[in-house]
Amino acid sequence: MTGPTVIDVSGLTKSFGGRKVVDDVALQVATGEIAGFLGPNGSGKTTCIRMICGLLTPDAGSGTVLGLDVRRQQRQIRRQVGYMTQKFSFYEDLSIEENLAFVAGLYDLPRQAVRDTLEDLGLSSRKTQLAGSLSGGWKQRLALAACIMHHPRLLLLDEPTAGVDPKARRQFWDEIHARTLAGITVLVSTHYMDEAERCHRINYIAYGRLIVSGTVAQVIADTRLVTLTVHSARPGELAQRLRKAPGVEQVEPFGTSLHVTGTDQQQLKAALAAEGARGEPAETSLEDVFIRLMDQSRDNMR
Ligand SMILES: Nc1ncnc2c1ncn2[C@@H]1O[C@H](COP(=O)(O)OP(=O)(O)OP(=O)(O)O)[C@@H](O)[C@H]1O
Repeated sequence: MTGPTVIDVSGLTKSFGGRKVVDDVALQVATGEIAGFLGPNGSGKTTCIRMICGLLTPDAGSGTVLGLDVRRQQRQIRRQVGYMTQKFSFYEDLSIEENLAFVAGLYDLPRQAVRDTLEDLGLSSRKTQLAGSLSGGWKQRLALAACIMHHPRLLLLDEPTAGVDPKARRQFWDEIHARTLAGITVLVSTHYMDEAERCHRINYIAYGRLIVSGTVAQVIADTRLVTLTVHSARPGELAQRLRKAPGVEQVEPFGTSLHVTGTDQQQLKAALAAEGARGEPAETSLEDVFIRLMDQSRDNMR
């Protein structure tokens, strides 16, 4: 942790229709930190984010966000956070500037706030363009502009870069990192592994439960997975056989090679030797780790 805790919640629980979709989640995020929120579809990330930003009341649990009580001071929390929803909706037939002016009105912000935000996010030259005609990357920039115009100290970003091209994603992340230097704290959900690696810490949730938290390096090290790379003239067939071998947990093709993952290096080597193949040690990827965590938590739910 780098500073005072901006998000400090524990025991967060929420059910919909008798089904627990968030179960006893604790989360701590320090000032200026970018915390990644990862997990399979439907694992409860959005629901957690909504409880943290004061839009949803937890069934159980407590804590503070920006020093405000997550159960009793939801209105104040809402005014002090910037929340970028998964499907940010614009008025498509209004320009960038008109959309921002509308948001400024909601927050009682002066007209100057719109001009400053346009400038700040490099939107000034496009301010008259209709929101409906923007490309994915510019729409997302507009969404970010709308959520930071009131100068929140905490940004809650729910899959902000879904469907956006790599260059625009990179620009978005540069923007986010620049803001944290100014003391802004960020909680961001994503399904992209490269984005997880850009976070200071990651939190992985599955079936409503927080499974692991830590730096990317810690999370990878803690799972104690071993990965070997195998080159093969027929990687597809080898992969099929290796998947059935004892000690082999994952086999992923990467072009003409395979990444073979398990927890016991000797077992992995034996499985390869039985196929007349040899493996070179490789780094275990975050994706390998998440797939294992997902499989494990599914097994725990059975
Ligand atoms: N208002 C609601 N009423 C009923 N069920 C809901 C409601 N909101 C969410 N759910 C359910 O709760 C579960 C968790 O959903 P949530 O959107 O929090 O997951 P998520 O991790 O954000 O998923 P994704 O990665 O797909 O966005 C899902 O099964 C979803 O259908």
